[in-house]
Amino acid sequence: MFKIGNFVLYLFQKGVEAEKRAISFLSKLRNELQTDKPVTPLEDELPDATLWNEYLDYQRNLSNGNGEPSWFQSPWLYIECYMYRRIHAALAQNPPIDNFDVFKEGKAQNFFESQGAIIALCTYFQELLKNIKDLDEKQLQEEFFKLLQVSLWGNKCDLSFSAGEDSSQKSSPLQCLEDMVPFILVNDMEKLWSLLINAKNRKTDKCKVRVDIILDNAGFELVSDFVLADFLLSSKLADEVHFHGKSIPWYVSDTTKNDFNWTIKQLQAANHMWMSRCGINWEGNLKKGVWVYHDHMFWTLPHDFSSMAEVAPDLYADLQKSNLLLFKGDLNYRKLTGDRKWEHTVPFHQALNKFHPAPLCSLRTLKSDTQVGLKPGQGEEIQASEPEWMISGKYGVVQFDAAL
Ligand SMILES: O=P(O)(O)OC[C@H]1O[C@](O)(CO)[C@@H](O)[C@@H]1O
Ligand SMILES: [Mn+2]
Repeated sequence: MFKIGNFVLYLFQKGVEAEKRAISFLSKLRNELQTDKPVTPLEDELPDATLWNEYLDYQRNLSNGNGEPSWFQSPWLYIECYMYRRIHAALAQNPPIDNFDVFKEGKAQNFFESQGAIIALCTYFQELLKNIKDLDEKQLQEEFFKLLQVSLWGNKCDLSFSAGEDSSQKSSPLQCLEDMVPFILVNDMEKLWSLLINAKNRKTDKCKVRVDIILDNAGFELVSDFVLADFLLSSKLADEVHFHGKSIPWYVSDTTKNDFNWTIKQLQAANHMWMSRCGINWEGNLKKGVWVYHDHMFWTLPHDFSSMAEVAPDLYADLQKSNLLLFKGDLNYRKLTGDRKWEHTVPFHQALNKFHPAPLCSLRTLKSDTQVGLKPGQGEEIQASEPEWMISGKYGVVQFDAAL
């Protein structure tokens, strides 16, 4: 008994020491950020450190003698990613808190506060499953559009955008879909439908239809992605869904493997029949191998996706096996388009800058100032009445690129 007590005390002290080290690392980081210090190379030995340091060299070369890359001067996308990577380093090198996710609590809270919306969505979906086999093509298409829009607007619920404040889904996610259609600035849902229905109708036993979802936020958005993924399988529009999450805590609310599994477990254990049914089915999908979870360090590097083929050829080759890639969220859109200040009318295909592993679609609410593929005058017209249109999260896109 005495020995166990000593051991617990020892662990407690180790924990306190590790916390102190992490806090001092984070204070140093805050000071560097607030005083616009030069970006420093990573000093940890995590597997991606070399790639980050090479990227810093690349930024140094870009600045072409005009001073060192620094917190206020360097591209926003790079610096924001770098900040999350430094936060990770504060914990990751610090056992016993090396696996601690500083954003876990916020993500769990978002999930619990969205409970009403999750119940509404799971209930709707389980009712739909009861007669999905009897739906004709037109009806299936309608349901697909609905669930796609729920997943699109689910992207409003992220925590980096709301600076960690409450951003849960409060209202029923299915109710006001029609009213929100005018806020979808690029609406390629029909193109997605054609791709999926053609693939289904052409399908042979040998060739499976695979859809990949490059996930964004945990909480309500993740549940909306699960429902969409389940619909794709249950309607036989797809045979396999592959999910891509983040391998380290990222942009506050992004989904890690822990969040992915935690969410399914929470649903299963919920005191609500349809929520729990969803959780049970989804764990079954993972066990059967018709749902597959992946993570890859590339998703948490600062590079935009046009460098994927060179920096992460294995990931690029894997994505090439897909029939359709669904990229969720704002950060993925910034990385798809290189986060450049494109003219709004530049075609999406051009902004992708040769990133075309497979047909792809972005489901994104606008939270940052990059938007391509609009009609002439469309952006200017909204700008005139709503100067915040690109950062308010009120507008969205379902933007498709057919690849090659
Ligand atoms: O979760 P999402 O949709 O990728 O949004 C994250 C966005 O929020 C911010 O972190 C802050 O606005 C952006 O940098 C980022 O693009
Ligand atoms: Mn996010």
